[in-house]
Amino acid sequence: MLFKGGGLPHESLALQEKLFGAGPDYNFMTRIERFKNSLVRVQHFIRCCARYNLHDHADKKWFEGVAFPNEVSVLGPHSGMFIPTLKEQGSEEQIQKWVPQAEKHQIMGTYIQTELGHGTFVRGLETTATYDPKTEEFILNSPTLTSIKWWPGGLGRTCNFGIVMALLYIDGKNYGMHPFVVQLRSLKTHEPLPGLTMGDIGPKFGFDTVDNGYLQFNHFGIPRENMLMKYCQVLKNGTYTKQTRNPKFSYGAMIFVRSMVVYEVAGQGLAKACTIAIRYSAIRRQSELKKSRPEPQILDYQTQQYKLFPLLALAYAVWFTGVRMKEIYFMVNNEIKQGHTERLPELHAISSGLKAFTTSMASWGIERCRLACGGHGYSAASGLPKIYVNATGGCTYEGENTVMLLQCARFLMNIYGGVKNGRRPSGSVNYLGERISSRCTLTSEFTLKSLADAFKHRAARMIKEASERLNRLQASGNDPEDSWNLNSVVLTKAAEAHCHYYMVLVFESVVESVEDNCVKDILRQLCQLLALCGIQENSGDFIQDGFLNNDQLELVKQKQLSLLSEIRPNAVLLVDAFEFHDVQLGSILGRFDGNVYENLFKWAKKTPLNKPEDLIHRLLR
Ligand SMILES: CCCCCCCCCCCCC/C=C/C(=O)SCCNC(=O)CCNC(=O)[C@H](O)C(C)(C)COP(=O)(O)OP(=O)(O)OC[C@H]1O[C@@H](n2cnc3c(N)ncnc32)[C@H](O)[C@@H]1OP(=O)(O)O
Ligand SMILES: Cc1cc2nc3c(=O)[nH]c(=O)nc-3n(C[C@H](O)[C@H](O)[C@H](O)COP(=O)(O)OP(=O)(O)OC[C@H]3O[C@@H](n4cnc5c(N)ncnc54)[C@H](O)[C@@H]3O)c2cc1C
Repeated sequence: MLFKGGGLPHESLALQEKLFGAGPDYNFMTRIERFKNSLVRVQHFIRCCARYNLHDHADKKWFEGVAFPNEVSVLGPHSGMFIPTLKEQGSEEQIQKWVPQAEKHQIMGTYIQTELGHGTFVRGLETTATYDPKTEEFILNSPTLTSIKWWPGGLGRTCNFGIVMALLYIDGKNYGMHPFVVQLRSLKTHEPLPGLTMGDIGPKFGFDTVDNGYLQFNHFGIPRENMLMKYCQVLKNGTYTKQTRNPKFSYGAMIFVRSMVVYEVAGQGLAKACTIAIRYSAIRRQSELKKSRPEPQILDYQTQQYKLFPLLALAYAVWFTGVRMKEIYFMVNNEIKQGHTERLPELHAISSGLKAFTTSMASWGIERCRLACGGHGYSAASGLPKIYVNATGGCTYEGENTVMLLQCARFLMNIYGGVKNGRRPSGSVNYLGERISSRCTLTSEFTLKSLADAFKHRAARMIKEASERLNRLQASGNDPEDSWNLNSVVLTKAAEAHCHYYMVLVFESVVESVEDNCVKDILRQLCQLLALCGIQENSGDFIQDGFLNNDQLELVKQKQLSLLSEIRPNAVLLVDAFEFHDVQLGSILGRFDGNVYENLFKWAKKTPLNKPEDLIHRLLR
């Protein structure tokens, strides 16, 4: 119950739906079958929402976790981007017009921003929306090959609406990127409307159940009322007005999804992979530890614990950080709604940084879980390949991770520059205003405070050095842009150090808040392990300025190893505590009942290659 709280009733309801738990095995389907099967589940999900009166977004999420295990459905872009953008960027009238239809799934939408030629560089997008005061329409056009919209989820076959990001032109003047609500397909025939060329972009690394698509506009007219007008308006006569608000408000949908991805994608993905690998390691027996004794569970090998327990600690850390990220998003977004925009830059920085840091760590961790399962980990029956290909997409979508770290670094450089000029930082960066201690106080007790302080020191030092290096590059004659580029590796590392510190701090605060002493002790061990592994893996960062000495590093190593043995008796319980149902794991290796071998054998017998098939038979005869 540490994790799920009030969500369980909805999850149990979803588990009662036969269509979700049973049905054909995903691994034996072709891409088209996977897509069709997902659509069937989407329709059933929509019926369930009506039947069980599921309106609240969080309630639906619990349901979705069972209906679409380890995959994104076309509902992802619809409920994660289309509806939030309508709500955040639409005027009251526009919200009244479209949101109820979208929430009842009478229209299905997606978020259409990326183009063939540009994804990262939003200011480089080329699709135009030219206002014609005579017809009171915006004419959408794709002027070049590279301006064809490319990637939006659900665009290929499913969605009949989309929010298109396009450059607004009035009277020959470019007003920059704006969001437009565009009907794409007939509500009767589902055919693309005239003036639109669209389809699916083809098979991908993962995301098989989503029809990521392309869209080319050929002078396609939409009513003036379809520009989302909360922050900017175009009047009938073509007059452009805007509130004196931050132009980056039109990037709001991206901040929202980045904030959610930390928990929904990185936290969940890694926790599932750890559940599979640790449960399996308790079932699998191999080799000899002692002569003439039964083969041990592979989880008893110290090297196996060394592979998996730091990932377990990381899974807990990312999970808690994801929950905190969501809370911060909703808090700051409320402030923004009330006109207080002061914390928007920090929200942008921390959501960009954590999205990048946690999805990269989770992808790496899921792959290590697979390796830790040996041969059976390589089989699709482990469930790990599906978890990996979907989670690793999070390193790219919603802002490629390096680019996101650089956005975070940009904020850190601004703040550090301000501190040098006497400003006091606050929130997640308040430590940049503190004096950095030059020696580490770490002792063999390894209190969580002393560990967090070590990460604070590392982040503060790396940010300071990145800033000083940037200044030196400029002072030696490089222009600001070249200096930035020549310093960008250092900048990304500083941003990672900041995010790492943030994650350790969140974990520490969760441990401190737990009242049950037994749970607290176990979580403390995990938090210590997370921090100690972070120190060891990045030891250069901690010894470079003499902060940590060799004796302390030796203590770190010793404590890390002793924690492995301390965590071992609770390891399976710690993954059970995530409370993933077998349906959500989709893994034979990670089954709750541990009945791995019998089910692997049954599963292999069902594989389509074992069915009589004429051509294969003739070729082999
Ligand atoms: C419902 C639950 C949700 C479920 C979640 C689960 C997810 C599962 C579903 C997943 C489905 C996948 C869906 C995927 C969708 C997509 O991928 S949509 C497309 C996303 N595209 C991107 O993310 C593009 C990335 N690029 C950018 O964001 C920007 O172009 C950029 C890199 C940030 C640069 O922008 P630019 O305008 O050039 O800015 P700069 O010149 O660099 O900076 C200017 C200042 O603006 C500040 N800033 C930038 N962005 C923001 C922002 N979003 N908000 C606030 N402020 C911002 C920046 O910090 C600069 O500030 P100063 O330093 O003060 O000048
Ligand atoms: C599964 C999936 C789903 C998606 N869904 C949607 C969707 O629903 N709607 C939508 O509009 N888009 C969607 N996208 C597109 C996605 O948002 C973009 O692919 C993403 O933002 C990355 O942009 P890019 O492809 O232009 O990468 P690129 O920018 O071309 O990245 C390539 C390399 O260039 C580097 N690079 C680029 N710019 C810089 C820089 N300034 N500094 C340093 N390095 C740089 C990157 O770090 C990277 O290593 C989706 C993508 C995927 C994979």
